[in-house]
Amino acid sequence: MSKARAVDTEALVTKASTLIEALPWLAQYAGKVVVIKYGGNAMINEELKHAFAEDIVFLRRCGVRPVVVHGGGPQISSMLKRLDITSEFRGGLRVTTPEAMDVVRMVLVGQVGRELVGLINAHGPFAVGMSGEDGGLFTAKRRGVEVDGEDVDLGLVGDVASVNPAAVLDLIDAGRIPVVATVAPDKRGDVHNVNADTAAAALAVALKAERLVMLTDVAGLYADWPNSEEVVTQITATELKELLPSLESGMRPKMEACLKAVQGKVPRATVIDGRVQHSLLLEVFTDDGLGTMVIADATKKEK
Ligand SMILES: Nc1ncnc2c1ncn2[C@@H]1O[C@H](COP(=O)(O)OP(=O)(O)O)[C@@H](O)[C@H]1O
Ligand SMILES: CC(=O)N[C@@H](CCC(=O)OP(=O)(O)O)C(=O)O
Repeated sequence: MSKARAVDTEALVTKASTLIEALPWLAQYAGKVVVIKYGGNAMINEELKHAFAEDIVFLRRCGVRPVVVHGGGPQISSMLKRLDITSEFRGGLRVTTPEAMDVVRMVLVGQVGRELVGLINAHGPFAVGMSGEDGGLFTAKRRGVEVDGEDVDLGLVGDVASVNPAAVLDLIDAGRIPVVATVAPDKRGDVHNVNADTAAAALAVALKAERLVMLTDVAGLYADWPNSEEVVTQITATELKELLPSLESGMRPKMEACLKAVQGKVPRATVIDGRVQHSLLLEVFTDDGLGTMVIADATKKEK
């Protein structure tokens, strides 16, 4: 025999109101492509990685079409160290020798991508891993970077020259969740290391995504980094363009990518704190805006 427990009506109503808060967002995002960039720095522990996989599957179950683009910078660095290969960052990008490139490809495609696919597929046969090499997804174009007014050569580092989203669209149409590693061949077939933020933005534009959400290890763009943790909550494309040259380390390619996404007609590009469990769900399905949102000029958003 089952007996009724004392009912905490207030707690139940709070639970229900959280679900109801999602209603307009569900209507807005159902059927839409949302590109989620999962930074290597946000893959801090098993609990967070499991929560991320749950969020992705939750989005999919709600009718959203999530596409995951993952990084793996710290994971690459630790493998390079184990193999005694030196590497340095310039302007937020890794100087990549041919020897380092083999490691970048091995870690992103064979390690980080595999793990995320496994975590998502614990919930059902959704995720399919791929890289910029698969189905001609990305073509890379070698790029350097300007540091203190000087052009710096980065070796086998690429920008995205072109995107062919057909393979990703095929997967989405079949109800799958593409999990993309960002190595890509140039025109000659030489594989390049593409920063994951840069690739995520290019893919979001090509897929005409409704949102680009980037999970990282800070609460957003700090207005006065590293002196204060005050987060810029909203910034327009023009404001960001002015700010970009002053940004440092990993935040520079990240905000550059957000700008490119918004200039490419993605309505919102947001950087959120991947260290907070379920921050992705909170960002998409609740009224509380998290992190930093980049918007086109003259479009003030509620969230
Ligand atoms: N203005 C800023 N606001 C926040 N973080 C910044 C800023 N400038 C530089 N950073 C650095 O950028 C890092 C995030 O970029 P990155 O390490 O590439 O992360 P991810 O692996 O998520 O792509 C932060 O951990 C911080 O150290
Ligand atoms: C050119 C370049 O810097 N490529 C990055 C690719 C991985 C990446 O972007 O990872 P996160 O998103 O975790 O930083 C790298 O080698 O670290």
